[in-house]
Amino acid sequence: DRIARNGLIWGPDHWHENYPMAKGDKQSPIEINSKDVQHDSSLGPWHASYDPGAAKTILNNGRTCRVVFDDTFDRSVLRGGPLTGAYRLRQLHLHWGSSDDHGSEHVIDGVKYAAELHMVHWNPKHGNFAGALKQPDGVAVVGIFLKVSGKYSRILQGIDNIKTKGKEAPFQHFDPSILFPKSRDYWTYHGSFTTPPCEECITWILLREPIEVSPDQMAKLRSLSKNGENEPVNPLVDNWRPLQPVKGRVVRSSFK
Ligand SMILES: C[C@H](CNC(=O)c1ccc(S(N)(=O)=O)cc1)Cn1ccc2ccccc21
Ligand SMILES: [Zn+2]
Repeated sequence: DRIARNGLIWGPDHWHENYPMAKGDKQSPIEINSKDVQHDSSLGPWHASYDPGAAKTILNNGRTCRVVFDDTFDRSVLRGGPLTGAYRLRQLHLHWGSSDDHGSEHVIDGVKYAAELHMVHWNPKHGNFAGALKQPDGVAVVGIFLKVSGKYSRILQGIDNIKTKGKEAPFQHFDPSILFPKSRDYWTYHGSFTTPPCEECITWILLREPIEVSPDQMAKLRSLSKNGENEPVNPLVDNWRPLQPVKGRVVRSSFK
């Protein structure tokens, strides 16, 4: 029944049996081929104004490492770019591989990054997150690619005390905008959650410039476990969804 219950036990090819959206026409992630990208000069810059006090906890839910924010009012918001109105930051999480040569969900001109960080925001005009995920303009996710180099980033610092599934720890006074790369250049397209229920409610904003993390930060990420504390060790790696069909969608860029 575990297998039947949440579909996540089985691989992504079975998700559609419980979540029909998984076979939709606007699924994520996709490969971005620069030759097919259309520059759209009407795409302005995006702006994030985040309150460090909105950060609450960091947790391991057995499928990713997630930082949760207070989204009960317009405290940490994203606006501009392809978006209309202010979207509230709800959580951020990551997808990564078992080695540095893969791990990202989106692929850029054949390049897979070691990891991909997602900052998930929702449109308060839809009342709450549950309502927003039923709308095509309900959710906006900023995707940031991670490549391994000598640098260090704080996000992964809190990882030490959430090793196993279900572990949660305070993660406060954290401004996620420190994670943004220098350049604001982005690609944008309409897609879906990359995990069940795979709702097609996401305006994706993928930053062109990757950020750098150190090898030991990646090792820390890969030291997380899918299992609970007293269960057999099952490393939490390769939590990325395979590429989905583009189905005629056009990816636009804010840059030439
Ligand atoms: C979808 C929700 C759980 N999933 C997500 O929030 C989510 C967010 C971002 C991504 S990604 N990797 O595309 O950035 C994937 C999944 C569960 N859920 C379902 C109904 C619902 C109602 C209220 C609250 C949570 C609810
Ligand atoms: Zn994600």
